[in-house]
This record gives sequence, structure tokens and C-alpha cells, in this order.
Amino acid sequence: MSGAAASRGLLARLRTAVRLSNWPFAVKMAFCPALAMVGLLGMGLHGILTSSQQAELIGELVEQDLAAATRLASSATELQGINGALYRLTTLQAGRSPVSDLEAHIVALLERTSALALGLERQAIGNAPQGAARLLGLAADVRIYSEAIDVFGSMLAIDFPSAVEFIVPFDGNANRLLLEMGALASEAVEEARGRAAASTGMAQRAHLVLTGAALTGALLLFGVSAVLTRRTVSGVKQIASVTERVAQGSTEPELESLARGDELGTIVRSLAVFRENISQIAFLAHHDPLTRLPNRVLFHDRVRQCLARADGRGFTVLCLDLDRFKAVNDTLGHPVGDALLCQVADRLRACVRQDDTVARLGGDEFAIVLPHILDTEEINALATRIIKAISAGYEVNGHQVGIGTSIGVAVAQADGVTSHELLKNADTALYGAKSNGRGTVCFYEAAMNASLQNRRALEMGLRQALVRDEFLLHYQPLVDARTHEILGFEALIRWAHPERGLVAPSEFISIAESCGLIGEIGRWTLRRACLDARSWPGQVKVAVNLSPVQFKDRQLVEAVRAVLEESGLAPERLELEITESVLLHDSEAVLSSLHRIKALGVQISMDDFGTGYSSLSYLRSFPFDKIKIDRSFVRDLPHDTNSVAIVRAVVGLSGTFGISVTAEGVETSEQARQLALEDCDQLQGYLFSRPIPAAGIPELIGRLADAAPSAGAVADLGVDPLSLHTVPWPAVVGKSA
Ligand SMILES: Nc1nc2c(ncn2[C@@H]2O[C@@H]3COP(=O)(O)O[C@H]4[C@@H](O)[C@H](n5cnc6c(=O)[nH]c(N)nc65)O[C@@H]4COP(=O)(O)O[C@H]3[C@H]2O)c(=O)[nH]1
Repeated sequence: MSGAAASRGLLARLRTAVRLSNWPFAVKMAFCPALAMVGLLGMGLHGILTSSQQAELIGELVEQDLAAATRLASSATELQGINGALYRLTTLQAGRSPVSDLEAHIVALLERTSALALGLERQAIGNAPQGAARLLGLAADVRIYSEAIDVFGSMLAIDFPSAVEFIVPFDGNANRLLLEMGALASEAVEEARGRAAASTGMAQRAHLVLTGAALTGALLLFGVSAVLTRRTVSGVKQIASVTERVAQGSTEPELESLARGDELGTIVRSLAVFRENISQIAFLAHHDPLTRLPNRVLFHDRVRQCLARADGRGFTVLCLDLDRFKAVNDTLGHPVGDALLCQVADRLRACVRQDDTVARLGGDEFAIVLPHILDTEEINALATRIIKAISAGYEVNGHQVGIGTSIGVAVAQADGVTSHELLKNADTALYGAKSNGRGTVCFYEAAMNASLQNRRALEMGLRQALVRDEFLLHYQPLVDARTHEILGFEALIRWAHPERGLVAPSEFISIAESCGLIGEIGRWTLRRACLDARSWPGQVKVAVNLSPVQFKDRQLVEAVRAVLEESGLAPERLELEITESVLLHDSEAVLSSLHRIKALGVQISMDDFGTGYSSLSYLRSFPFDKIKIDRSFVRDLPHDTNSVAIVRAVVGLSGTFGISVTAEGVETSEQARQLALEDCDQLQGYLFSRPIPAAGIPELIGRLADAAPSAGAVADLGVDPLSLHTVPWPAVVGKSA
């Protein structure tokens, strides 16, 4: 359309508007060229004006006099025209982006105009369906969909069939509205569906994934936890049952199968170590760790089992200990002693049957239970076989060792009805065997009990005696055979037993030797004697007995030296008396000790000379300072020619070797005189004095000096000095100082 034609249309439009409206508005229109632009707009002259100009124009028009403009429109149709123009404008504007504020303003105005138009239309059409349809079309045109829907709703409410009827053939507006509404709705629905579908799909997938994951996780968790639980529970169950069995003393090795790397594994390993320790403890509780033989506890248990079975009749208990074992232990050391015990254990096992029990009760004590019924001959044969096996030589750590054994036998139930009774009586029989001589078998007899029990009791008491300071020394003088001058005293030990009174050394020295106490007792005696002798006059000597067993003590020489040093006694005032039995075993070591003692300046005497088998031969082996003729050769002097001959021979031989001779057990003047005539050097015996406490020595020295003949003269023993110096034995109980 050209600009001229547009202008003409505008004018016509204006005229129409003026004709149709009241004057003031027309005037305004006439005088307001802007208002005329409405027509231009309505005719689509928007191509002439810029969009902003159009908006400005419209805004101005409506702002200036909307009411007039509304009135100017004679009907809703007119307003619709205006609105249509506005709408198109906004549509055009809406095509551009962004929408300016002005355009938004136009839209607002449009809505107001549309509302006015709708209001007018409503008034015009009332409730007629026809009118409603129009209103609907109008509302659709101006896109006030909410209003249109409202209207349509009203129509439906008023007259549904008509509403439907009107909609179907209705001209494009309503259809368009509905279509648009439908399209919008379906669009929205589709969109919603799409979103829903998308979200559903996603959700489903997510759900599936999550569910799957959750399920898998749950399954995995379940599986893992099931496995773990099973492993844990089964492990714990096993551990619990094993622990229970361990607690009950079982030592089966089933725990190894439970080896695992987790905490339960740690428990299992700890438990295995614990059980190993427990089984070790259990083993040690019933076995000797050295020989691995059953110990005393298990031994008693086995005896009790035998007693419980078949009335316990006829089974046998053997008790044995080893002769000379202590000497081996002391001289060759404990490792050799231990190895020897192990060999003994092996030999004992080899001597008996599988179901016999060989036990080590402690030290060198062993016991055997023979559960089968054996007669005396069979027992004797077995015991003899054992003695033979044990007595055969040993090679231990390069040493050739010889030991022996004696065996005591007790038979159930004649010799005991309890395990302790049987063992005690077999032990008593063993004592009996040993007192009969080494390497023998002795069956228990009720009669042997008293004396052997006595020996046992002494042994127990001896262990306490040192601690309770129950030992004391008595001294017996050694006098010059010619002048009876006191040259020295022999120290003789006594035991002041709390119940028995003074006990003689013959009753306890051998026990002390066999139970290993002699070393301690010997050291005590030596020290006490040296300390006592220190206060004696001049060159008076002290003689101390040394047990053969003391020579097994490697510290013996050092002990002698230490005592001399402590007491301050001159070494030449000390004499040590040994018996020839000292030289029987391991004489190399003994001789070495003797030489070292002699080198200290101490005198060495051979005691009880003549009682052994080869006393004379020993004289060659060591340079003794003195020999003491045993009192058995003195007893029959001076009448028994054999005794006289022996004394004469001994004195003669000693003279050859340069050894002095002392005669023991001199009880009579005749004996003393004879011994003096035979050139014996010293005398000792009750004739001069019984052994007396140290406290009596000064007085004794004085009395003997008074009774002694003048120097150089042979004593006239017409007066028995015994009457002067006898100390009743064993009535005197007192300690030497
Ligand atoms: N019948 C009679 N006997 C006399 C006469 N004169 C002395 N005796 C006794 O003869 C023993 C002499 O001591 P032994 O031959 O060394 O014999 C000692 C000695 O071998 C041992 N003995 C004593 N004391 C000790 C000691 O401290 N250590 C060690 N290892 N043995 C000791 O005990 C043995 C006995 O000692 P005891 O009973 O004191 O007996 C002493 C003494 O009392 C006498 O005229 N007639």
C-alpha cells in the first residue's frame, strides 16, 4: 500500500470515527495528529512509523484519553479493531527481542483495552450463547485465554449442548482458541510428559542402576558379610572349642588348620603359643625336664592306677639311686652329671617293658612301677639286670665314668596300700640295700623300718643342724709317747641334737657324706678348730679330719688357705687327717690337692692306718707327715704278738720314710708303755683324756703337765691319768668356745 492511499484510508477512518463518536473526541482527533495514528495502526501503517514511534503514539492516545477512546469505539467490535491494531503492533514488537519497556507498557495497555472491550461485549451479549461465542472469539483474539476459558466455562454451564454446538462449527476464532489451547495444553502435556518421561527414564534408569547397585551392593554386602560372618563365626567357634579343650588339658595339634591373617589368626597363633606353653607346663608338671621321664607326681598317679586295678594286688615298686653319682657331678661338673643321668634313664627304660613306668624322683633317685604280677625270683632277676646295666661303664662328654646302683623293693599290698606307703617302704628297702653293701637288691621288711627311719630322720635333722648351729667340737689330746707332753689336740665333731642329746660322728658323718652335707660341715669344723687353736699355748697343734668326699670340692685348698688367713693360725700348727679311702678314687686330683695343702705348710696325716687293703702302698704315693696306727692294733697290746709285730713294722717303715707315728685308742698304761718302747712318737686315747670341750683345754694342759715325767724320762704311768682327765661320754653336752 502506498503512503497516499494510506493517508486516504486514515482520513476515512477518522471520519468514520468522528461520525461514530462524540465530538470532543473527534476534536481531539482532529487536533491530535497522534490520535489519528490509531487508524494508521489499524490499517497496518506501521511500516511508515518506527515501532517506537507507533508505541509512543498509541501510548499517548490511550494515556491521554482512554475513556474517550473507549467511548469513541461504539461497540466492542470497534474496540476489537483498536485492540487488533495494538495486538499486531505488539506481535510485531514481540518478534523483536529484547522487548523494551515501552513494549511492555503497550502490552499492559492492550490488556486494559481488551478488558474494557470484553466488559462492553459482556454487557452486549448478556447470557446468550451466541454472545458467549463471540466473546469467546474476542477473548481468543486478544489472547486473554483465561477470560476465554471463563466465558466458555460459563457457556458450558448455561447451555452445554449449545456451547458444544457453537464451538464445532464456530468460525476460526473459537476453533483457533481451542486449538491453541489444545495445542498449548498438549504442548504442556507433552512437555510435561517428555520431562516426566525423561525424568522417568532417568529415574527409572537411575532407579534401576541404583536398585541394581543397591541390590548388587546388598548382595555383595550380604555375601561378603555372610562369608565374613561364616569365617568369623566358624573361626570363633573353632577357637572356642579348641580353647575349651585346651582348658581341659588337651594338647592335640588341630589349631594349625586355623592359620589366617586377621585378628582371629592372631588369636589362633597366640592360642597356639599359649597351648604350646600350657602343654609344656603340663608336660613339666608330670615329667622331669632333663630325662623326660615321669616325675614323682606322675609316678604316684601310676601307682594309684595300679592300686585301683584288680585290688592292686601283686604289683611292684622299685626304688634306686646311683652310687658315686655325686662324686661325678662334683668332680666333672653338672653338664657331665646331667648327661650321665640321661644315659641312666635310657638304660632303665631299656630294662623294663613298655607298660612299666620308670620315673625320676629327683637328683639321682629313680623309681619303677611294674604293674604285672611277678614272683620274688622274677623281681630279683629284673633288679639284678638293672644293677648290671647301670653299673656298666659310661662314656660321657669324653670322660669314662663308672657308677653303680642299689635297689629297694616293695610289693603291693603286703608292703603298702597307698602309693606313698609303697614308695616309702621301697625307699627304706633301698637304705637297707645300701647298708648291706653297694650294688645289692633288698626287699622291704617291716623290721627294717625302725633303724632306717632313724637314719632318714637323722638326715632330715642334719639339714637343719647347720642352720640351728647344733654342731660343736670336742678335743682329744695327742701326747708325746715318752714325756706325755701335750703336742696337740684332735678336733672331733659332735651334734647337739635337740631331742637325742650329743650324737657321735659315727652316727651322722656317713649320712652327711651321702646326702651331700659333709662339705659344709667340714668347712665349719676346720674354721672352728683353727679359731679355737689360736688361743692354745705355744706350738700345740690342732688335727682336723677331712672326709674323702671333701676332696671332690675343687675349692678345698682355697678353703684351707682362707681359714688359716682368717684365724691367723700358723699353718704348721694345723694337721689334716685323711683316710686311705681318700686315695682310692681319682687319686691324681686328690694327690694334687694334698700337695697344694702341704705346700701351704699344713701337715698331712694318714688316719686309721692298717685298716685298708694297701695302706703301705699309699705311703709311697704321698709324703705324709704322720701316720696314725688304728686302735684295733693297739687294743691287744702288749700281749698279742701280731699286734706288736704290726706296730713294730709300721714304726720301722715310717722311720724309713721319715714319717712320725701316732697310736690311737691308748687306754692303758701298758699299751702306752709298749708303744713308747716300740718308738711310737705320739699317743692318743682315753688313758690321757677323752675328747673334751675347748673350754676344758687349759685345765687339761695343766693337769697333764703336772702328771708328766721329767723331760727325757719315759713316763711312769703307774697312775692312770684317765682318772684325772676323763670326761664322761656322752654325758657332756656343751659347746666349745
Ligand atoms: N674306744 C676308744 N675310742 C677312742 C679312744 N680314744 C679316742 N677314741 C675315739 O676314736 C676316734 C678317733 O677319731 P678318728 O679315728 O679320727 O675317727 C673319727 C673320725 O673318723 C670321725 N670324725 C670325728 N670328727 C670328725 C670330723 O670333724 N670330720 C670328719 N670327717 N670325721 C670326723 O668320726 C670318728 C669317730 O670319732 P669319735 O666318735 O669322736 O671317736 C674318736 C675318739 O673318741 C680310746 O681310747 N678308745
